Amino acid sequence: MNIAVYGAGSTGCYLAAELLLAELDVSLICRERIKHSIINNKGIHISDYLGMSQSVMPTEMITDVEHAPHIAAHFDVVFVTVKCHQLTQSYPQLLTITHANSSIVFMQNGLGSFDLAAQHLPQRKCYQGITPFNVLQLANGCFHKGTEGQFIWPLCHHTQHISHTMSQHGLSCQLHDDMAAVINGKLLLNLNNALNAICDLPIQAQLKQRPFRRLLAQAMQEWLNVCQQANRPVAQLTKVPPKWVPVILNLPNGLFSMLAKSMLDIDPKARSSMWEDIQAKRLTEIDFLNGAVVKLGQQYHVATPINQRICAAIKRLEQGETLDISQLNPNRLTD
Ligand SMILES: NC(=O)C1=CN([C@@H]2O[C@H](COP(=O)(O)OP(=O)(O)OC[C@H]3O[C@@H](n4cnc5c(N)ncnc54)[C@H](OP(=O)(O)O)[C@@H]3O)[C@@H](O)[C@H]2O)C=CC1
Ligand SMILES: CC(C)(CO)C(=O)C(=O)O
Repeated sequence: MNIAVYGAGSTGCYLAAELLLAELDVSLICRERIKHSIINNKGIHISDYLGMSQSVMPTEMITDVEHAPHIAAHFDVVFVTVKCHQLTQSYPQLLTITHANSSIVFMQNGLGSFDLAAQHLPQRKCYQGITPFNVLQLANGCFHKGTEGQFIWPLCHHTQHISHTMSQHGLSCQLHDDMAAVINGKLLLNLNNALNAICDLPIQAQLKQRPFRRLLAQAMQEWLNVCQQANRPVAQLTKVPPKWVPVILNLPNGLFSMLAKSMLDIDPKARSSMWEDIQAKRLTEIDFLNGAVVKLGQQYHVATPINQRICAAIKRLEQGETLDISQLNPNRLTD
Protein backbone atom coordinates (compact mmCIF):
# COMPACT_ATOMS: atom_id res chain seq x y z
CA MET A 1 0.00 0.00 0.00
CA ASN A 2 1.47 3.37 -1.02
CA ILE A 3 0.66 6.10 1.47
CA ALA A 4 1.24 9.85 1.12
CA VAL A 5 0.96 12.61 3.67
CA TYR A 6 -0.01 15.70 1.71
CA GLY A 7 1.08 18.95 3.35
CA ALA A 8 3.39 17.46 5.92
CA GLY A 9 3.98 20.04 8.65
CA SER A 10 3.45 19.52 12.39
CA THR A 11 0.73 16.87 12.43
CA GLY A 12 1.63 15.44 9.00
CA CYS A 13 5.24 14.70 9.92
CA TYR A 14 4.17 13.16 13.23
CA LEU A 15 1.60 11.01 11.42
CA ALA A 16 4.11 9.98 8.74
CA ALA A 17 6.63 9.01 11.41
CA GLU A 18 4.13 6.77 13.23
CA LEU A 19 3.21 5.04 9.97
CA LEU A 20 6.88 4.64 9.02
CA LEU A 21 7.59 3.13 12.44
CA ALA A 22 4.95 0.56 11.55
CA GLU A 23 7.07 -0.14 8.45
CA LEU A 24 4.45 1.24 6.09
CA ASP A 25 5.50 2.87 2.85
CA VAL A 26 5.01 6.62 3.39
CA SER A 27 5.98 9.55 1.17
CA LEU A 28 5.69 13.19 2.13
CA ILE A 29 4.38 15.92 -0.11
CA CYS A 30 5.80 18.92 1.61
CA ARG A 31 7.57 22.26 1.36
CA GLU A 32 11.29 22.48 0.54
CA ARG A 33 12.09 23.70 4.05
CA ILE A 34 10.54 20.58 5.61
CA LYS A 35 12.38 18.29 3.19
CA HIS A 36 15.71 20.02 3.87
CA SER A 37 15.22 19.93 7.59
CA ILE A 38 14.46 16.18 7.46
CA ILE A 39 17.41 15.43 5.18
CA ASN A 40 19.85 17.64 7.13
CA ASN A 41 18.79 16.03 10.38
CA LYS A 42 18.79 12.48 8.98
CA GLY A 43 15.10 11.82 9.47
CA ILE A 44 11.91 12.89 11.21
CA HIS A 45 12.42 12.86 14.98
CA ILE A 46 9.31 12.44 17.08
CA SER A 47 8.96 12.68 20.84
CA ASP A 48 6.07 12.82 23.29
CA TYR A 49 5.07 14.05 26.75
CA LEU A 50 5.83 10.58 28.19
CA GLY A 51 9.46 10.66 27.06
CA MET A 52 9.15 8.59 23.85
CA SER A 53 11.72 9.47 21.19
CA GLN A 54 12.12 7.86 17.72
CA SER A 55 13.58 8.72 14.32
CA VAL A 56 12.57 7.59 10.83
CA MET A 57 13.23 8.52 7.22
CA PRO A 58 10.29 8.87 4.79
CA THR A 59 10.21 6.70 1.66
CA GLU A 60 10.29 9.82 -0.52
CA MET A 61 9.80 13.57 -0.13
CA ILE A 62 8.16 15.39 -3.01
CA THR A 63 8.10 19.17 -3.14
CA ASP A 64 6.80 19.65 -6.67
CA VAL A 65 3.94 17.33 -7.62
CA GLU A 66 3.68 18.76 -11.15
CA HIS A 67 7.26 17.66 -11.89
CA ALA A 68 6.98 14.21 -10.33
CA PRO A 69 5.19 12.13 -13.02
CA HIS A 70 6.06 8.85 -11.25
CA ILE A 71 3.52 9.65 -8.52
CA ALA A 72 0.56 10.07 -10.89
CA ALA A 73 -2.22 7.71 -9.70
CA HIS A 74 0.39 6.23 -7.32
CA PHE A 75 -1.07 6.54 -3.83
CA ASP A 76 -3.70 4.23 -2.35
CA VAL A 77 -4.18 6.38 0.73
CA VAL A 78 -3.49 10.08 1.15
CA PHE A 79 -3.70 11.81 4.51
CA VAL A 80 -4.18 15.51 3.92
CA THR A 81 -2.68 17.61 6.72
CA VAL A 82 -2.65 21.17 5.34
CA LYS A 83 -4.60 23.86 7.19
CA CYS A 84 -8.31 24.27 6.36
CA HIS A 85 -7.85 27.35 4.18
CA GLN A 86 -5.03 25.67 2.19
CA LEU A 87 -7.26 22.86 0.96
CA THR A 88 -8.75 24.57 -2.09
CA GLN A 89 -5.36 24.65 -3.85
CA SER A 90 -4.80 20.94 -3.20
CA TYR A 91 -7.75 19.41 -5.10
CA PRO A 92 -6.12 19.05 -8.56
CA GLN A 93 -2.97 17.53 -7.08
CA LEU A 94 -4.93 15.15 -4.86
CA LEU A 95 -6.79 13.95 -7.91
CA THR A 96 -3.56 13.48 -9.87
CA ILE A 97 -1.69 11.44 -7.25
CA THR A 98 -4.60 9.07 -6.46
CA HIS A 99 -6.61 6.49 -8.43
CA ALA A 100 -10.26 5.41 -8.49
CA ASN A 101 -9.87 3.10 -5.45
CA SER A 102 -7.80 5.45 -3.32
CA SER A 103 -8.95 6.82 0.01
CA ILE A 104 -8.29 10.47 0.82
CA VAL A 105 -8.44 11.22 4.53
CA PHE A 106 -8.77 14.90 5.47
CA MET A 107 -7.26 15.62 8.88
CA GLN A 108 -8.36 19.27 9.38
CA ASN A 109 -9.84 20.61 12.58
CA GLY A 110 -13.24 22.24 12.59
CA LEU A 111 -16.24 22.31 10.28
CA GLY A 112 -16.70 23.32 6.67
CA SER A 113 -13.45 22.49 4.93
CA PHE A 114 -14.19 18.78 4.49
CA ASP A 115 -17.60 19.26 2.88
CA LEU A 116 -16.07 21.57 0.29
CA ALA A 117 -13.22 19.14 -0.42
CA ALA A 118 -15.59 16.19 -0.85
CA GLN A 119 -17.72 18.27 -3.25
CA HIS A 120 -14.64 19.07 -5.34
CA LEU A 121 -13.43 15.47 -5.46
CA PRO A 122 -16.56 13.45 -6.37
CA GLN A 123 -14.34 10.91 -8.21
CA ARG A 124 -12.61 9.84 -4.96
CA LYS A 125 -13.58 8.28 -1.63
CA CYS A 126 -13.11 11.16 0.78
CA TYR A 127 -13.09 10.69 4.53
CA GLN A 128 -12.53 12.82 7.60
CA GLY A 129 -10.03 11.95 10.31
CA ILE A 130 -8.75 13.81 13.34
CA THR A 131 -5.60 14.40 15.32
CA PRO A 132 -6.84 14.58 18.91
CA PHE A 133 -3.48 15.65 20.34
CA ASN A 134 -1.17 18.63 19.96
CA VAL A 135 2.01 18.48 17.89
CA LEU A 136 4.62 21.20 18.13
CA GLN A 137 7.15 21.56 15.34
CA LEU A 138 10.59 22.20 16.86
CA ALA A 139 13.94 22.87 15.18
CA ASN A 140 16.08 20.11 13.57
CA GLY A 141 13.28 17.97 12.13
CA CYS A 142 11.75 17.36 15.58
CA PHE A 143 8.01 17.05 16.21
CA HIS A 144 6.73 16.84 19.78
CA LYS A 145 3.38 15.39 20.85
CA GLY A 146 2.33 17.44 23.87
CA THR A 147 -1.02 15.91 24.86
CA GLU A 148 -2.49 12.42 25.01
CA GLY A 149 -4.50 10.73 22.26
CA GLN A 150 -4.28 8.61 19.13
CA PHE A 151 -5.11 9.40 15.52
CA ILE A 152 -8.80 8.79 14.81
CA TRP A 153 -9.73 7.60 11.34
CA PRO A 154 -12.92 6.47 9.63
CA LEU A 155 -13.44 2.75 9.32
CA CYS A 156 -12.56 1.59 5.78
CA HIS A 157 -10.48 -1.25 4.36
CA HIS A 158 -7.39 0.99 4.03
CA THR A 159 -7.53 2.27 7.61
CA GLN A 160 -8.25 -1.25 8.88
CA HIS A 161 -5.06 -2.43 7.22
CA ILE A 162 -3.10 0.51 8.65
CA SER A 163 -4.53 -0.04 12.12
CA HIS A 164 -3.68 -3.75 12.00
CA THR A 165 -0.11 -3.03 10.85
CA MET A 166 0.35 -0.36 13.51
CA SER A 167 -0.81 -2.72 16.25
CA GLN A 168 1.73 -5.33 15.09
CA HIS A 169 4.39 -2.70 15.82
CA GLY A 170 3.07 -1.72 19.24
CA LEU A 171 1.38 1.44 17.89
CA SER A 172 -2.28 2.31 17.99
CA CYS A 173 -4.97 4.42 16.37
CA GLN A 174 -8.76 4.49 16.69
CA LEU A 175 -11.22 3.68 13.93
CA HIS A 176 -14.77 5.06 14.07
CA ASP A 177 -17.77 4.53 11.87
CA ASP A 178 -19.47 7.76 12.99
CA MET A 179 -16.91 10.44 12.24
CA ALA A 180 -19.55 13.21 12.23
CA ALA A 181 -20.03 12.83 15.99
CA VAL A 182 -16.26 12.67 16.50
CA ILE A 183 -15.78 15.89 14.52
CA ASN A 184 -18.41 17.64 16.66
CA GLY A 185 -16.68 16.34 19.79
CA LYS A 186 -13.31 17.52 18.54
CA LEU A 187 -14.68 20.98 17.79
CA LEU A 188 -15.80 21.20 21.42
CA LEU A 189 -12.15 20.82 22.48
CA ASN A 190 -10.83 23.05 19.68
CA LEU A 191 -12.89 25.95 21.01
CA ASN A 192 -9.92 26.43 23.32
CA ASN A 193 -7.50 26.97 20.41
CA ALA A 194 -8.44 30.63 20.03
CA LEU A 195 -8.58 31.35 23.77
CA ASN A 196 -5.19 29.75 24.17
CA ALA A 197 -3.81 32.00 21.42
CA ILE A 198 -5.45 35.04 23.02
CA CYS A 199 -4.15 34.44 26.54
CA ASP A 200 -0.67 33.53 25.23
CA LEU A 201 -0.01 30.89 27.91
CA PRO A 202 0.65 27.13 27.78
CA ILE A 203 -2.69 25.26 27.92
CA GLN A 204 -1.93 23.91 31.39
CA ALA A 205 -1.17 27.37 32.83
CA GLN A 206 -4.21 28.81 31.03
CA LEU A 207 -6.55 26.22 32.53
CA LYS A 208 -5.27 26.96 36.04
CA GLN A 209 -6.98 30.36 35.79
CA ARG A 210 -10.69 30.23 36.46
CA PRO A 211 -11.63 33.29 34.35
CA PHE A 212 -10.15 31.60 31.27
CA ARG A 213 -11.87 28.34 32.16
CA ARG A 214 -15.19 30.15 32.48
CA LEU A 215 -14.83 31.75 29.07
CA LEU A 216 -14.00 28.37 27.58
CA ALA A 217 -16.93 26.78 29.39
CA GLN A 218 -19.29 29.40 27.93
CA ALA A 219 -17.91 28.96 24.41
CA MET A 220 -18.32 25.20 24.77
CA GLN A 221 -21.82 25.48 26.19
CA GLU A 222 -22.84 27.56 23.18
CA TRP A 223 -21.59 24.79 20.88
CA LEU A 224 -23.41 22.11 22.89
CA ASN A 225 -26.60 24.22 22.67
CA VAL A 226 -26.20 24.50 18.90
CA CYS A 227 -25.64 20.74 18.61
CA GLN A 228 -28.72 20.01 20.67
CA GLN A 229 -30.86 22.34 18.59
CA ALA A 230 -29.40 21.03 15.31
CA ASN A 231 -29.66 17.41 16.44
CA ARG A 232 -25.94 16.83 15.98
CA PRO A 233 -24.44 14.03 18.09
CA VAL A 234 -21.26 14.93 19.99
CA ALA A 235 -18.79 12.10 20.62
CA GLN A 236 -16.98 11.85 23.96
CA LEU A 237 -13.25 12.51 23.43
CA THR A 238 -12.34 13.18 27.07
CA LYS A 239 -12.76 11.00 30.15
CA VAL A 240 -16.12 12.65 30.90
CA PRO A 241 -19.18 13.07 28.62
CA PRO A 242 -19.23 16.32 26.57
CA LYS A 243 -22.01 17.95 28.63
CA TRP A 244 -19.88 17.65 31.78
CA VAL A 245 -16.85 19.40 30.32
CA PRO A 246 -18.18 22.99 30.77
CA VAL A 247 -19.47 22.08 34.23
CA ILE A 248 -16.03 20.89 35.31
CA LEU A 249 -14.31 23.93 33.76
CA ASN A 250 -16.56 26.18 35.86
CA LEU A 251 -15.43 24.59 39.15
CA PRO A 252 -13.25 26.56 41.59
CA ASN A 253 -9.47 26.10 41.17
CA GLY A 254 -8.92 23.47 43.90
CA LEU A 255 -11.68 21.14 42.76
CA PHE A 256 -10.79 21.66 39.09
CA SER A 257 -7.12 20.78 39.48
CA MET A 258 -8.01 17.59 41.37
CA LEU A 259 -10.30 16.47 38.52
CA ALA A 260 -8.16 17.80 35.66
CA LYS A 261 -5.23 15.54 36.56
CA SER A 262 -7.31 12.48 35.81
CA MET A 263 -8.96 14.00 32.72
CA LEU A 264 -6.11 14.84 30.37
CA ASP A 265 -2.41 14.07 30.32
CA ILE A 266 -0.70 17.19 29.06
CA ASP A 267 2.82 18.52 28.64
CA PRO A 268 3.22 21.73 30.70
CA LYS A 269 4.54 23.48 27.55
CA ALA A 270 1.76 22.41 25.11
CA ARG A 271 -0.11 25.22 23.36
CA SER A 272 -2.77 25.23 20.64
CA SER A 273 -2.03 25.21 16.91
CA MET A 274 -3.78 28.60 16.67
CA TRP A 275 -1.29 30.03 19.15
CA GLU A 276 1.44 28.86 16.76
CA ASP A 277 -0.38 30.49 13.83
CA ILE A 278 -0.66 33.83 15.62
CA GLN A 279 2.99 33.72 16.70
CA ALA A 280 4.05 32.94 13.12
CA LYS A 281 1.74 35.74 11.82
CA ARG A 282 -0.21 33.19 9.73
CA LEU A 283 -3.89 33.23 8.93
CA THR A 284 -5.74 31.19 11.57
CA GLU A 285 -8.53 28.61 11.22
CA ILE A 286 -10.92 30.69 13.35
CA ASP A 287 -13.68 30.66 10.68
CA PHE A 288 -13.75 26.83 10.80
CA LEU A 289 -13.74 26.65 14.62
CA ASN A 290 -15.51 29.32 16.72
CA GLY A 291 -16.69 30.87 13.42
CA ALA A 292 -18.44 27.62 12.50
CA VAL A 293 -20.26 27.65 15.86
CA VAL A 294 -21.46 31.21 15.19
CA LYS A 295 -22.60 30.30 11.67
CA LEU A 296 -24.55 27.23 12.76
CA GLY A 297 -25.90 29.18 15.74
CA GLN A 298 -27.36 31.73 13.34
CA GLN A 299 -28.83 28.95 11.21
CA TYR A 300 -30.51 27.29 14.23
CA HIS A 301 -31.33 30.49 16.13
CA VAL A 302 -29.03 29.75 19.05
CA ALA A 303 -27.18 32.67 20.66
CA THR A 304 -23.38 32.44 20.48
CA PRO A 305 -22.12 35.78 21.89
CA ILE A 306 -18.91 34.42 23.41
CA ASN A 307 -17.83 32.67 20.24
CA GLN A 308 -18.60 35.86 18.31
CA ARG A 309 -16.34 37.86 20.63
CA ILE A 310 -13.61 35.26 20.38
CA CYS A 311 -13.77 35.39 16.55
CA ALA A 312 -13.53 39.19 16.60
CA ALA A 313 -10.56 39.05 18.99
CA ILE A 314 -8.68 36.58 16.77
CA LYS A 315 -9.35 38.68 13.66
CA ARG A 316 -7.73 41.59 15.48
CA LEU A 317 -4.72 39.49 16.45
CA GLU A 318 -4.43 38.34 12.82
CA GLN A 319 -4.18 42.03 11.89
CA GLY A 320 -1.30 42.41 14.36
CA GLU A 321 -3.38 44.43 16.86
CA THR A 322 -2.98 43.99 20.61
CA LEU A 323 -5.87 42.84 22.77
CA ASP A 324 -7.33 43.70 26.12
CA ILE A 325 -8.57 40.28 27.25
CA SER A 326 -11.13 41.74 29.64
CA GLN A 327 -13.10 42.98 26.60
CA LEU A 328 -14.01 39.39 25.84
CA ASN A 329 -16.30 39.04 28.80
CA PRO A 330 -15.86 41.88 31.29
CA ASN A 331 -18.39 40.59 33.81
CA ARG A 332 -16.64 37.33 34.44
CA LEU A 333 -12.95 38.12 34.47
CA THR A 334 -12.71 39.37 38.02
CA ASP A 335 -11.96 36.23 40.07
N1 LIG B 1 -0.68 21.30 15.20
C1 LIG B 1 -1.46 20.61 15.99
O1 LIG B 1 -1.11 20.34 17.12
C2 LIG B 1 -2.80 20.15 15.54
C3 LIG B 1 -3.34 20.52 14.33
N2 LIG B 1 -4.55 20.01 13.94
C4 LIG B 1 -5.15 20.37 12.66
O2 LIG B 1 -4.44 19.70 11.63
C5 LIG B 1 -4.42 20.49 10.45
C6 LIG B 1 -2.96 20.69 10.04
O3 LIG B 1 -2.33 21.44 11.06
P1 LIG B 1 -0.75 21.48 11.25
O4 LIG B 1 -0.16 20.16 11.02
O5 LIG B 1 -0.52 22.16 12.54
O6 LIG B 1 -0.36 22.46 10.05
P2 LIG B 1 1.08 22.89 9.54
O7 LIG B 1 0.96 24.29 9.03
O8 LIG B 1 2.12 22.58 10.55
O9 LIG B 1 1.31 21.89 8.32
C7 LIG B 1 0.78 22.06 7.04
C8 LIG B 1 1.95 22.03 6.10
O10 LIG B 1 1.47 21.90 4.77
C9 LIG B 1 2.22 22.78 3.95
N3 LIG B 1 1.45 22.97 2.74
C10 LIG B 1 0.37 23.75 2.51
N4 LIG B 1 -0.07 23.61 1.25
C11 LIG B 1 0.77 22.71 0.67
C12 LIG B 1 0.85 22.17 -0.64
N5 LIG B 1 -0.03 22.51 -1.59
N6 LIG B 1 1.84 21.30 -0.92
C13 LIG B 1 2.73 20.94 0.04
N7 LIG B 1 2.71 21.44 1.30
C14 LIG B 1 1.74 22.31 1.59
C15 LIG B 1 2.39 23.99 4.81
O11 LIG B 1 3.40 24.85 4.33
P3 LIG B 1 3.23 26.47 4.49
O12 LIG B 1 3.23 26.72 5.96
O13 LIG B 1 4.42 27.00 3.77
O14 LIG B 1 1.94 26.83 3.84
C16 LIG B 1 2.79 23.32 6.13
O15 LIG B 1 4.16 22.97 6.13
C17 LIG B 1 -5.13 21.79 10.80
O16 LIG B 1 -6.46 21.75 10.38
C18 LIG B 1 -5.06 21.84 12.32
O17 LIG B 1 -6.12 22.55 12.90
C19 LIG B 1 -5.23 19.11 14.71
C20 LIG B 1 -4.74 18.73 15.91
C21 LIG B 1 -3.51 19.21 16.44
C1 LIG C 1 -5.19 18.93 20.28
C2 LIG C 1 -5.56 20.39 20.24
C3 LIG C 1 -6.92 20.56 20.83
C4 LIG C 1 -4.60 21.09 21.13
O1 LIG C 1 -4.97 22.36 21.39
C5 LIG C 1 -5.58 20.84 18.81
O2 LIG C 1 -6.33 20.30 18.06
C6 LIG C 1 -4.83 21.96 18.25
O3 LIG C 1 -3.90 22.49 18.86
O4 LIG C 1 -5.17 22.34 17.11
